[in-house]
Amino acid sequence: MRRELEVILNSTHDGMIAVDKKGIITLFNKAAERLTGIKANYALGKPVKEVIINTRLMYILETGDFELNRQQDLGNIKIITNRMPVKDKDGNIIGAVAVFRDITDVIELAEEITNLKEVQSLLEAIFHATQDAISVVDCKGMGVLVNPAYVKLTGLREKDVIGKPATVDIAEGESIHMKVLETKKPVKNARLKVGPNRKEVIAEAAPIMVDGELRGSVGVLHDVSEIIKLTNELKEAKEIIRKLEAKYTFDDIVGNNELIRSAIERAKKAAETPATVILRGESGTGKELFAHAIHNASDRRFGQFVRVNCAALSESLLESELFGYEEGAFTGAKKGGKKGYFEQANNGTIFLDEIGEISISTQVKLLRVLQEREIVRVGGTKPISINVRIIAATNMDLEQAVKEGKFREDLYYRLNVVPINIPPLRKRKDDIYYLTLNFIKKFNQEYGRSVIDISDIALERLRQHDWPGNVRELENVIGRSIINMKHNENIIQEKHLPQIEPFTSQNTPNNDIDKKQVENITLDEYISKAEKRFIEDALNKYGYNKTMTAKALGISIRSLYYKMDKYKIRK
Ligand SMILES: Nc1ncnc2c1ncn2[C@@H]1O[C@H](COP(=O)(O)OP(=O)(O)OP(=O)(O)O)[C@@H](O)[C@H]1O
Repeated sequence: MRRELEVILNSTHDGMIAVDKKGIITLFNKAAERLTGIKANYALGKPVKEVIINTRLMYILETGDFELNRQQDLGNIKIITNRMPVKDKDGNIIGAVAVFRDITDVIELAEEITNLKEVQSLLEAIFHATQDAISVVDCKGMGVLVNPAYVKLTGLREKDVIGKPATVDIAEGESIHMKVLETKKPVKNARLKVGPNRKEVIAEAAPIMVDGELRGSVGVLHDVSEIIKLTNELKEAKEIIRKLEAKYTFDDIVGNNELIRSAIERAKKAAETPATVILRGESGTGKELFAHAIHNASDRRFGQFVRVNCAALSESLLESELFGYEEGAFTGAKKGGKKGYFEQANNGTIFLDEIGEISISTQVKLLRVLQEREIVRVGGTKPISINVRIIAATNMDLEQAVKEGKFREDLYYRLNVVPINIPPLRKRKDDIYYLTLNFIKKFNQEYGRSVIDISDIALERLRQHDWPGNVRELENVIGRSIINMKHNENIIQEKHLPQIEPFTSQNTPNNDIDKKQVENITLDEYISKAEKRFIEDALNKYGYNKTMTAKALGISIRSLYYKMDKYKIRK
């Protein structure tokens, strides 16, 4: 039996040391040797306090107390020890025993678990607090986890997604989780619409790899609907500001072609004088840009720049807007009267766009301003002196209009002091590349893109086009091309260009008006819808050249402006 006990004592992992009542070591098993680094041969028969420093067995012998689960360091390891007295049948202490075990691994494990728990809580906090919507799917593409931001953004609840295929949240576009699972590669900047509210998002996803094995995919959705809304609002605000101030200078006029360079030189010279300038050129050639630049280079640059589109206002409205009116001048006139554009532009510049469109009666009044440098408000008699530089612009053949008696000859000569001809784009196709680069830069800023160039083939396509809408049309084409590009593409290719061919019978406006809607709208609404579409298509066809569009539609340019305003068609 003693032999068996010895085997047990030496095969256990627990270290065991026993002493007699004098503290002499009587048992020192193999595990005790291993844990303390002391040989049993050395220890046995010696007083325990000589063999092991700080032993508490002597204390146990003295007090007869038990000490259970005491943790302590033993060299580099951590042990847990139970110590107890050995008593004879009468209760006398005849020795003491210490049983101890190495718990270093257990403690390290416990620490690791604590650390892991901390990391997990940290990750959970981030997962719950982040504004970005996160969703996780397993390797089969089944939803396993979504955060509150995801629920808020998509309008889907956890139960709509967890355990369901990754495609369940997609309203428009492809599931990027599935793409990640197929390719094991991250996907970035995918534009999608998600959830029942079809929220516009930019999505990215990455594979979850554990030890080289695909375990699933984690996706993040960024809500861009707000950004899109704000961008549109910003665009509108910019448009309003553009109307209120002259923001362009000569540095903004792009062009190396001889014709445009000579126009710029002429305009620069004119800017130094107070002379009336008339800008002649087709729609979209940059007349307004020139008007701004002249104002900004003149000594009136700190005065107001007021732009008036003479074709966009009816005859009576144009007069009261230009010259202002006195109280009671007409029904609906404001109390106290109102200052007109000429008065607002005092000491600054007035830009009279589409001057060829004004009526003979307004021409007479304008002539008076040019001759006398004074205006009389509508309904008033008192002349008011004004100091305004006039820049006029037209697309019309004014000489012909004079011949036909539609434009007063004396006014023509008054306006035609410094005529500046701005060439159409088709006569300066060598500028297309520079203008394209300029618009790429502009749209990169507006859309947050990083497009760098246009391919030779695409540029050639642009060179072949006739550009009825001139630079404005080119600007639109570049803007639409960039919208057609994926986020990882940075060169405009032929495939990105929108349709710029002349119209064909296949895309004749109107034949694709949604028939389904007929049931839900009135005849008036249907006609308005059709009219809007028809005008938009014609404007597109002529690159937003209003004169050509109005002619093609068989309406006056004023009527075109009126309808564009009515249907909120961009100018
Ligand atoms: N040379 C140029 N360099 C850079 N941008 C230009 C140039 N010419 C025109 N643009 C741009 O083209 C667009 C149309 O120009 P603008 O409004 O000045 O033309 P416009 O001749 O006044 O047209 P409309 O007669 O239809 O009013 C603007 O966005 C303008 O910034």
